[in-house]
Amino acid sequence: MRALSMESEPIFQQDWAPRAWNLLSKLRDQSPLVQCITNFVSMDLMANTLLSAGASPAMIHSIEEIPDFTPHAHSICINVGTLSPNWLPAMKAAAKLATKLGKPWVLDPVAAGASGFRLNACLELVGMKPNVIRGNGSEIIALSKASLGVSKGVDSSHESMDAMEAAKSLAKASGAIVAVSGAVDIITDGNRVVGAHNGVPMMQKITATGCAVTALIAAFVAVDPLHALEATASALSIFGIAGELGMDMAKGPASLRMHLIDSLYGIDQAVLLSRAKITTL
Ligand SMILES: Nc1ncnc2c1ncn2[C@@H]1O[C@H](COP(=O)(O)OP(=O)(O)O)[C@@H](O)[C@H]1O
Ligand SMILES: Cc1ncsc1CCOP(=O)(O)O
Ligand SMILES: [Mg+2]
Repeated sequence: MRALSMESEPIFQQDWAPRAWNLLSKLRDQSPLVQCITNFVSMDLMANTLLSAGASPAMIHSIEEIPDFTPHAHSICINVGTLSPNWLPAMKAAAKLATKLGKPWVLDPVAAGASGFRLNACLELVGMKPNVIRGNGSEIIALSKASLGVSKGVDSSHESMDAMEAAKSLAKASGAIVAVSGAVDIITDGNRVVGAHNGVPMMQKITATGCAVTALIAAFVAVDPLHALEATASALSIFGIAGELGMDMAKGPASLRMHLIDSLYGIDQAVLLSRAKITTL
């Protein structure tokens, strides 16, 4: 068995970058419509990230519009960042309809461990079968343990690697692909674990980069819904590459934000193939 896995691993690793390029090309060709029910802080960066990648964002969150609009979306991104009781029914309605229609949807459990209301809302949404859950280390640990955390709020007090076991157990329990962002982004279905090693630390100094990459994951899953783990790893690696390219031109967080968006728009095959770092962990 060991000989088999040692033989197959390099082939698996070599496949990642071309696969990520193939998915980005598909995304640019198909321009999937991504419905985003997201927090006020993230709306601008999220929409611009989706547009620069080639997708079509729509920040449509009113419960009255879900029956008409959600069936047209190719995927849905649900983010609880600025949660209040009157938003939760729309999130649940969109999640329920997406699941019924077989449309992929992705959950961002922002600050899941910050309050009982937020944690319970996230747990209810997890029970509604998201295809992917993407959070930072502290969020995935809180969700996996279903307990409030010693939390800084929306920022993580944990490294992504600290959340490895939590991510695996959440993936097994929920049936979702679970992604933990950080210096190394971890992506797991509960058995396979993949690491995306792109990105720069300064990305943490721009608000809503986590929210934006979750929406990017939704766009990638829209073009390859049957391979959500591969789509998620590709999105995280490509967003990280955009951060790396952007950092070469940036003077600080504000200019990185601008250059990251420009770089995501301009990523070509040669750059992606030479920079993507996705490995089995
Ligand atoms: N130390 C780091 N080095 C490189 N990239 C990072 C680092 N920390 C976060 N990132 C990247 O920044 C983006 C946002 O991640 P993160 O800050 O963990 O999310 P959140 O904003 O939800 O807390 C992700 O694309 C992630 O890969
Ligand atoms: C600052 C803040 N407060 C509520 S939501 C939000 C944005 C969080 O964005 P991210 O999770 O990407 O850091
Ligand atoms: Mg976040």
